[in-house]
Amino acid sequence: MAVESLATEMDTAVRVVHLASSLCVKVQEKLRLPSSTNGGHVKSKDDDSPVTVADWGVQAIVSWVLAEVFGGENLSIVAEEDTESLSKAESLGLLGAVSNAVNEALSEAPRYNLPKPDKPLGSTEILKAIGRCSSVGGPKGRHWVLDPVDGTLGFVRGDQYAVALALIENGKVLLGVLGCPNYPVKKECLSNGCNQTVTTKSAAGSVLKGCVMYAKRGSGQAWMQPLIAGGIPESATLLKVSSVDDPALATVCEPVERANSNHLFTAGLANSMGVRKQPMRVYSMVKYAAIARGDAEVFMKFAQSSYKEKIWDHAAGVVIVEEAGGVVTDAGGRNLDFSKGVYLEGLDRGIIACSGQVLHEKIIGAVYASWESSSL
Ligand SMILES: Nc1ncnc2c1ncn2[C@@H]1O[C@H](COP(=O)(O)OS(=O)(=O)O)[C@@H](OP(=O)(O)O)[C@H]1O
Ligand SMILES: [Mg+2]
Ligand SMILES: [Mg+2]
Ligand SMILES: [Mg+2]
Repeated sequence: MAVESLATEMDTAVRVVHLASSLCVKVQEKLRLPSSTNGGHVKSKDDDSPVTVADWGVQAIVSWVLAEVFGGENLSIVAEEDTESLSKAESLGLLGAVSNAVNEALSEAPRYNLPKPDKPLGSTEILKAIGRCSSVGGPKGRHWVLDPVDGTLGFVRGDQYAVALALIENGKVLLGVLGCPNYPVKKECLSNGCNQTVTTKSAAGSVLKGCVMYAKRGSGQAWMQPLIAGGIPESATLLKVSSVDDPALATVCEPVERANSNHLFTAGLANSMGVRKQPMRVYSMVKYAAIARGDAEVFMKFAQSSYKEKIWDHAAGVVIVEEAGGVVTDAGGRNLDFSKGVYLEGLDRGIIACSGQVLHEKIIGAVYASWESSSL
């Protein structure tokens, strides 16, 4: 597949992630209201992880827009959410809140140069759009891969999260787009909890945070646009990974939750290779964004061995980091395999994203040296 022929795909993906990010910003603002007035925007899934109006709302608008632009018939979308709990009789209020958020966002679609429905979408159409994303991917053909809200825990806590959309063809990630609505201008504000106090203002008075990053496989370029209210900015800046290759100067980022990555093991690894700084703990694929933008040099995630990583948690971030000049592999040094369906099958222990080869080789070496003595 020639990269040049992806112009419509890339353009549509970037535009819809801008639109989806604007939906998220509005829902996250509502979540900060007292619980009696937020309309029950947060639910628990069977595994106790949260899901919100924004997760379903983003999945609905991305699915609806992709079907409008590329036709619904042969469209394959692999995405995180389903309609099971949203379709239950007791979820009418929740479905209404999703419907309001979706229709409010889609009414703005022309400002993003995207199609808009003739009339507001009804509940059935919204459930259909969400439900259409039940593809399981695989080694052949084209599959869009969507994490409507990655880092939902960060999202409900008023912190970092990302909207992640990628396109896979024959098992290879062709393009990736990451919407990071709370990504601060200053990297110091990325760490857990700091975001809520980001008050840096531009001369015009808007808060200096929020961006959309994107990259096409093989282009050797990754781009960043600021998130602006009600549309798409005209400019984009090139992203470049950090040139730091001395572990003593490197910043390592990792998931906030211990349940999602073994903090003790990664601390041991970092220590053994001479990292001095405290780890930067950040929710969501914003960790990939931080590597691509040069705000951190290493991202490591070592989940429990019983956990299988999903493709939507990594596809967009991997291509953006690689095109910005970085390296992403599993802990055995192999590329992540997006060809096996919903899961990153065959993943060797953990994920390691680095700004460059030098740090990457040191970490892989440290994993080999310390794995036997770890309890993973
Ligand atoms: N047990 C376990 N181990 C590892 N990973 C898990 C686990 N459970 C869930 N997930 C997936 O992790 C996604 C969030 O990853 P983060 O890096 O953002 O983690 S953290 O919230 O900062 O701790 C999260 O993505 P979202 O559900 O989109 O938020 C999950 O897909
Ligand atoms: Mg996720
Ligand atoms: Mg998610
Ligand atoms: Mg989730």
